[in-house]
This record gives sequence, C-alpha cells and structure tokens, in this order.
Amino acid sequence: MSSYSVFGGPRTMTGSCAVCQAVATQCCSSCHLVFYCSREHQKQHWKIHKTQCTPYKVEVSERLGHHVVATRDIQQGEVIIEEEPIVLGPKVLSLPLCLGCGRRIKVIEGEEVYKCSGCGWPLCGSHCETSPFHVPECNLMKERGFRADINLKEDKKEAAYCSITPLRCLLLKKHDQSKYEGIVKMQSHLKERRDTPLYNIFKNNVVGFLRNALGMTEFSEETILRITAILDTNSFEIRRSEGDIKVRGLYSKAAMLSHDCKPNTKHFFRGPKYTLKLVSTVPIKKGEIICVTYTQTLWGTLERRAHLKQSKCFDCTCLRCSDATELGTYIGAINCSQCKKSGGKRNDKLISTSPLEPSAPWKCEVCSHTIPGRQMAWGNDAIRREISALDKSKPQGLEDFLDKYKGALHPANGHILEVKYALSQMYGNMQGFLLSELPDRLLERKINLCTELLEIADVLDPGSTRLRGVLLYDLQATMVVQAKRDLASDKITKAAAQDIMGESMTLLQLAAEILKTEDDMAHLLQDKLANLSKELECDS
Ligand SMILES: C[S@@+](CC[C@H](N)C(=O)[O-])C[C@H]1O[C@@H](n2cnc3c(N)ncnc32)[C@H](O)[C@@H]1O
Repeated sequence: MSSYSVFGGPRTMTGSCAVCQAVATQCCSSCHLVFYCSREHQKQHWKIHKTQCTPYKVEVSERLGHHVVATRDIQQGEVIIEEEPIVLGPKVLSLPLCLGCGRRIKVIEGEEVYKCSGCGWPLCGSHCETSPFHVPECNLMKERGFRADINLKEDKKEAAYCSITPLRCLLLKKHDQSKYEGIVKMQSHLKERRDTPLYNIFKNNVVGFLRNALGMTEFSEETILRITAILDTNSFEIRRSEGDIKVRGLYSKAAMLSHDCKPNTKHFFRGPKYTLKLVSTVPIKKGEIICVTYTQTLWGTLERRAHLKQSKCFDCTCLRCSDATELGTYIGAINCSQCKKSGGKRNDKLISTSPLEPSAPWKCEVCSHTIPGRQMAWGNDAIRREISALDKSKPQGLEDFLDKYKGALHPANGHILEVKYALSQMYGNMQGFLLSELPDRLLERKINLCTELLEIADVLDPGSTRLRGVLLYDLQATMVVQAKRDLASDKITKAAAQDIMGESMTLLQLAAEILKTEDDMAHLLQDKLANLSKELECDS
C-alpha cells in the first residue's frame, strides 16, 4: 500500500485526534477507526498507523463471542488479514513428521529414521536440529533428561505427537510472554469438552507426558487441558504446500473469525513461516461480519452442525443451517420413497421439518411421508463410511456408488455431490483418463458434472473460491477438447467452434483470476491462458 493511498477526504464523524487528542472530524478512510484533526497529523501518524490499519474490527456478541466486522466496504479479492502463526506444530494424530521443518518423514522398513541428537525425536536430518521450531522443546527435554523412543510406521498416524503443539504453547510463557498471554485468553470451551473421549485422551497422554515425563509441574493439569482445548477451538489446519502432510497453527487475528456455512472469505498459507492470508471471496459491505467456514461446504446441515458441535462446541444457526432447503440447493435432501412408489416425480424430496433441531423428523414436500431425524443421521453416517471405503484409484467404484443411490438420494444431495466432484477431478486428470484420451461420452459426462457442481458452488461457495476456480478451469479445458473433436468430425461448424473457444477463454480468465493465489495452479493457468489466446488468434 502506498503511503498516502488511504488519506481520504473529510468525513463527518468525530473522535479525538490520534496525535494531539484534539476534537477531530476526519478519520482514516481505510479502517475508519482512527481520527485526525488535520491532514498533517494524519501524515505524521501514518508511520505508526500503517502497521495497524485494517479494514475490520473485532466485536463481541452474545451469539458469536468475539468476531470480526468490516469497518468499510471490502472488494472481492482483497487481502484482509496477513499474519504469521503464534504457534505451529503437529496435529493430535500425525503421520511421521519432522519436528524441525514440519516435512513428512519417509519411513523405510528396516532403515533407521534420523533421531535428534538432543532429544531423540525423529527429524529429517542433523540440519533440522537447529530449527527455531524445535530448539526450545529440545532444550527442555535435554534439561529434564528425557529422550524420546518413538517407533514410526510409514502410513500410520502416531499419537505421541499430541503433546508437541501444547508443549510449544506452554514454552512461550518463558520465551514470549505476550504470545503466551494471547493464547490463554482465547476461547477454550473447556467446560463443554470435559469428560469427552478426546479430553480423557489428553488428560492421560498430554498431561501425563508434560507433567510426569518432562516434570513441567509448574503447569497445572487444568492449564494444560485448557491449552489443548484452545488449540482444538482455534487452530487452523494447514496442508503443507508439498501436499504430503497436515500440521496445525494458531493465529492471533484469524482466531477471532467466526464461522458461517456460506463464508465470505478464503484463506491459504504461504512461505516457510506459514503466513496466513485471508482474502475476501465476495464483496463485503461495511458492518458485515467477515467469516470463514470451519466445516465442509458439500456436507448437509445434519453433518455440518454435528461436526461444529463436536469440534467447536456450538450450534450453528446461520442462514443456510436455518433453511431446510439449504438456500434452495437441497443438499441434505433424500428422495421420497412413497411418492416414487405411487408414481410421483422422482424429485419429490424429504427435508427437515425443523433444521435447527437434529432430532426433528424429515418430511416429504409433496406427500405426508416422514422419517425420524435420528434415522437420517444414521443413514448419513453409514453413507459417509461407504464413501470413505470406496476405491478412489479409478472412477468405476464412484460411478457404481452414484448408480446405487440415484433412487434414494436427491441428485444434489451432499454425498452425491462429493462423489461427483471426485469424478470430475478424475476424468481428464488421472492416468488412463487424460482429457485427450477420454471417449466422447466421458467428455460429455465431465462437462455435465462440472456444470452441475458449479450451480451449487455459485450458491453455497460463491465468488472467488477454490471450488469454483477448479470447476471453471476443468469445464473450459473439457469444452475446448470437445469443440475441437466436434469440429474435426464435422459435428459443428467452424463458427460454432469459435464461439465455444471464446466462451472457454472467458471461463479460463475467470478461473485464472480466482486461482492466482493457489501455488499449485497459478503457473499452469498462465501457460493455459497464453496457449488458448494463441489458438484463438490463429483460428480467427
Ligand atoms: C475460533 S473461535 C472464534 C472466536 C471466539 N468467538 C471468541 O470469542 O474467542 C471459535 C468459537 O467461536 C464461536 N463461534 C464461531 N462462529 C460461531 C457461530 N456461527 N455461531 C456461534 N458461535 C460461533 C464458537 O464458540 C466457537 O467455538
């Protein structure tokens, strides 16, 4: 941001000047939070204010607790928050990972994994022993005479990692008091978490390890459990850019963001310090809540709310959750078996009679057929398990799943959509199903899948979201191949092919704009744009 870009014209609110405390009528036009009596004082204060100037403020409400509100209109694609983590570390259960750099460790049977000379924890190699992430915990373990003896297995998640991130939080008390204080002020929901299975695991394993094995008796059981609860309530899951492993991080500003099942931002992590960037996916009006999603867009309300209740200890009452049709998408709906029997329309659907009550019965929109809410929840769990067990190495198992459930589940049911999304990614992108090799039937299938999914994404995950970007990209690529084939076999005229290519170019430009923030897509998209422009030039 240039030094003077936020110096707007006079505004008619009053406050006290940030420099001289005189009555002031002008405020910063970017954040609208700081007042100045004169332009000179605004310029003078900019050196300090530029590090604090944000388009949002944190407010507190009974429903949400702390949450973030826009202090001015925010355009689509603006970076709202950019910050480094206060703490970074392994998830509660983690695949083998290096405590120095966070990379996945490859475990080869019969070969020793490198172990830290100081504390015995597995690392990539000696160079990771001096990593600032690892040094404080390593010093403590050495000091307390502890040496880890961990037997990692290649594809097995290791439970011993559960103590590391809480330990890193506690160590801040000595090394960075203000960060530690920032953490302990965060919401924990410790009361609600007490005596849950996870709480008991933490009580035995984390408290046991830190207080007994490491002798950290200066921290009470209550404090340690509060830290584990704070991590569960506030941390972000980070997929490392290599895509091989997930870690978790605590970010002080982003921890204030509330959840909505139709969020208005996306976030990603960049660089060796895992800097979080929060970007608006749609325009956000001054006064609106800036939010993220803590759950999955393609899950139905029953599943999302159960997940939020269990992991974040609250009952979501957002617009999407409150609407039995989920904003008209029917993503939780199932087909009515009774209407079908009596020859009704295939799409007569059962929806919840009261979506904010998980036990409320589900009722057909056309006939009076109902089924208990609990049965819906069991059904969803069973289907979720079935999807997890599907062979995702080839499309056939997924197509069979869709075939099996096409009578029972509504075509836009979340389970169906998840499988359709997986298929849309397989066709055209996986060995044996590359775009140029796809038979015409599967090209058409891929186009239909992308179009169908985009219609849902436009409602539930609108704007510049990754889901829309990926679908738009795939759709245009498939349209280009289809148009070329159709032209070659005289199914369409040259003019019609050019129209499709032009439309594809528009979709590709949109996808490129959305995905420019995605490490894995940005270069690919620039190349594709250049190639498609060349083709269009040659054709015209
Ligand atoms: C990451 S923290 C957000 C900051 C928190 N509100 C606070 O006061 O510190 C997550 C917690 O915020 C609350 N929260 C977030 N979104 C909510 C929502 N849509 N409805 C109710 N509570 C919400 C829940 O208590 C949740 O566990």
